Amino acid sequence: MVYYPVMLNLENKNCVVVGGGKVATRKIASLMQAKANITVVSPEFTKEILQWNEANLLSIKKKPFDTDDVKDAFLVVAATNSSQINLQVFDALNPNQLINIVDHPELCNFIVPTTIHRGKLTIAISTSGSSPLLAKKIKLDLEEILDDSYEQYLNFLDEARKEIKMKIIDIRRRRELFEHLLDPIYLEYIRAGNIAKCKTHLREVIRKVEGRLE
Ligand SMILES: C[C@@]1(CC(=O)O)c2cc3[nH]c(cc4nc(cc5[nH]c(cc(n2)[C@H]1CCC(=O)O)[C@@](C)(CC(=O)O)[C@@H]5CCC(=O)O)C(CC(=O)O)=C4CCC(=O)O)c(CCC(=O)O)c3CC(=O)O
Ligand SMILES: NC(=O)C1=CN([C@@H]2O[C@H](COP(=O)(O)OP(=O)(O)OC[C@H]3O[C@@H](n4cnc5c(N)ncnc54)[C@H](O)[C@@H]3O)[C@@H](O)[C@H]2O)C=CC1
Repeated sequence: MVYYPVMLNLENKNCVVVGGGKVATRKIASLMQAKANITVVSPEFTKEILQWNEANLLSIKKKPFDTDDVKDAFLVVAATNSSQINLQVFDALNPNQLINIVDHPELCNFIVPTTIHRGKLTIAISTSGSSPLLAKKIKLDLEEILDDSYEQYLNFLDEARKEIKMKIIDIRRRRELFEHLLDPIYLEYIRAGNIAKCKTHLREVIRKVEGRLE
């Protein structure tokens, strides 16, 4: 299977998770991070799901699955421990709905990668279903390299890029500055807790590039 990776915007989109066990809880946690509008359908729930419900972070329907539960869903995860119920969920959907069935990768039109989040930086790792544990191991290895300073680094790059787009019209000079932003000096300043130095250094470089005659 060859997959096409995308970054979905699920904010306020109706997402239904069928099943309320361990695997459902993990899939829900990532849907919550994406600010989806989540409904969980299951006769039983883990204590995390019940707590999230109490905190109004999702809604629950305490009952076995039936076809109507997924009628208006943009995205559906079938995560019960019954293969037969998971297949019933699949049968209830139309081909334009996004579906992940946790025990039938071949029927899914999307699978879930493991992810690293560092503020605006997202890294998704998939083995196309061959070894979810290898995906998890690679994630743990990469997390060591991509320390927490990347969150601030990405915020700086985001602002810096906007500033350059505003100040520099010439497309070649812009490109030159975008490339300059990858100079490791910025990450070093951030790691040293000196974000102010990043800003002054960038301003100096922008001034030089702006003032240059060509
Ligand atoms: C195809 C896919 C569909 C999907 O679920 O989207 C799928 C399918 C299956 N997983 C199974 C088992 C396990 N899955 C995990 C863990 C994760 N599984 C995840 C994703 C995916 N799993 C998709 C492909 C991912 C890829 O492309 O690599 C992660 C990355 C993301 C997430 O779940 O949020 C998350 C790691 C998150 C993290 O912690 O970083 C563990 C380990 C653990 O639980 O710690 C085990 C036990 C060890 C083992 O079996 O290998 C089984 C057999 C079930 C059985 O035996 O009955 C199937 C079904 C099958 O293979 O047929
Ligand atoms: N894709 C993945 O990442 C993984 C998938 N799996 C698969 O996921 C399945 C579920 O695993 P767990 O969450 O550990 O099981 P679990 O036993 O913790 O949870 C099962 C849940 O399904 C609910 N359920 C049962 N019948 C239902 C119905 N008719 N309607 C709605 N909900 C119903 C139960 O109330 C329970 O909340 C396993 O059978 C396994 O094949 C397991 C590990 C990882």
